[in-house]
Amino acid sequence: MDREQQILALIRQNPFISQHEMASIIGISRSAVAGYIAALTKKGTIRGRAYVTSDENTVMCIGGANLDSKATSKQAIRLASSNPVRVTESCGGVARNIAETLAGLACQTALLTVVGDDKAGQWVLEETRKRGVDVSQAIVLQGENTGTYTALLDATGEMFLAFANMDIYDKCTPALLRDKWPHVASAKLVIADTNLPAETLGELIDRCREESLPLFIDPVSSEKAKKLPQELRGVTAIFPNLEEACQLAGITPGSSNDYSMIAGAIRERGVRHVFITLGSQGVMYAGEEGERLFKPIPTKVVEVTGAGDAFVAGIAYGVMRQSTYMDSCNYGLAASHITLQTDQSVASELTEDRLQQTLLHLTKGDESLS
Ligand SMILES: Nc1ncnc2c1ncn2[C@@H]1O[C@H](COP(=O)(O)OP(=O)(O)OP(=O)(O)O)[C@@H](O)[C@H]1O
Ligand SMILES: O=c1[nH]cc([C@@H]2O[C@H](CO)[C@@H](O)[C@H]2O)c(=O)[nH]1
Repeated sequence: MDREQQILALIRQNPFISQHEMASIIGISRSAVAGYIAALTKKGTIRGRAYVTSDENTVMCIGGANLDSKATSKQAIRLASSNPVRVTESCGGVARNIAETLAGLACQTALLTVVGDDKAGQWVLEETRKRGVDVSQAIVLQGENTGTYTALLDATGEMFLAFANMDIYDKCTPALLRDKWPHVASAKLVIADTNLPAETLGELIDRCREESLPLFIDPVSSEKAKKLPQELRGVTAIFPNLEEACQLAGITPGSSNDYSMIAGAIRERGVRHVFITLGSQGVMYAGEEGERLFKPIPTKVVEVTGAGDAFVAGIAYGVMRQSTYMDSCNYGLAASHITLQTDQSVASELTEDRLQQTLLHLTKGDESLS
């Protein structure tokens, strides 16, 4: 059998097979496989990317799905003391929050994550499914505990301290990613968080680059952002806050407010679009479409948790609707604005209608948004 025949046989056997997998089975480079596929496509033997299935409008979110527990202090927090609080439990996890927000915005969304075989895991998956996310690829791991995030918020809704108990994500290995790759590769956009182990993030970035799959990364925290490889070619967009951005740029957090320089250093690692979220200062965009500081929408903040996740979902919503990255920024700002006005990490009010209405007010210059 010649090479073209070998490739056709592999595609017939597994219509989901990636170029990467074909390359390792046949023992040639991925780019050589791409060359044969291009030739077969030119001849009409392969009709476009006919081996991509009907998932092709899906956003695949990969990473954390946690049980969040948030305690909001009723008065100024006193250390080494018993503080009166109001406690709420909800579904969390950066990748899961983004997936749920996108489903609420009528985007076809799937979640690849791991949970434990405990009540929390069962509840988180069931709730996420009820809110419209395809969780059929999520894995329940026997004997493991579902990830938990426990936050103490001050009386103004700002985070004071949080605990992340997420050892389970060490089980999101490169082997698991390979196993699930057909489902990932058939998505239109992949969004990953850095709850994933370093090796899995590295492999995901390489594969997305090789297969020209758009990939967004949410760094989660400056500590977890350290897991990203130096080489970030293959990352389409990244969404650090200022502390995470400094970490990614290789400078000491707090040592500079030159957002353009910081974003430039991140871009040099190979990222095409950088969004530095700046809390009440808005967002800095720097990327292939230029540079711009976006002012935030004036907001009466109830609680900050999830504002960054909503921003990423807003950008994904815009990009899935073919907007430019700069134009999508307004969707991100509006999604954060709506989320910040609720005590929920994923605002149930964040529907497509509400997002569009908020933007309409914004473009009319209406400052009295609610
Ligand atoms: N006080 C505020 N007023 C108006 N907009 C805000 C405020 N705080 C946050 N935002 C909006 O939300 C976006 C994301 O918030 P932030 O920069 O706090 O992200 P983050 O630190 O990644 O959030 P998290 O990790 O808590 O989800 C900001 O870019 C901004 O548009
Ligand atoms: O290390 C982590 N900390 C916090 C989160 C999640 O962030 C969300 C808020 O942005 C919250 O839901 C929490 O579970 C995570 O996934 N990993």
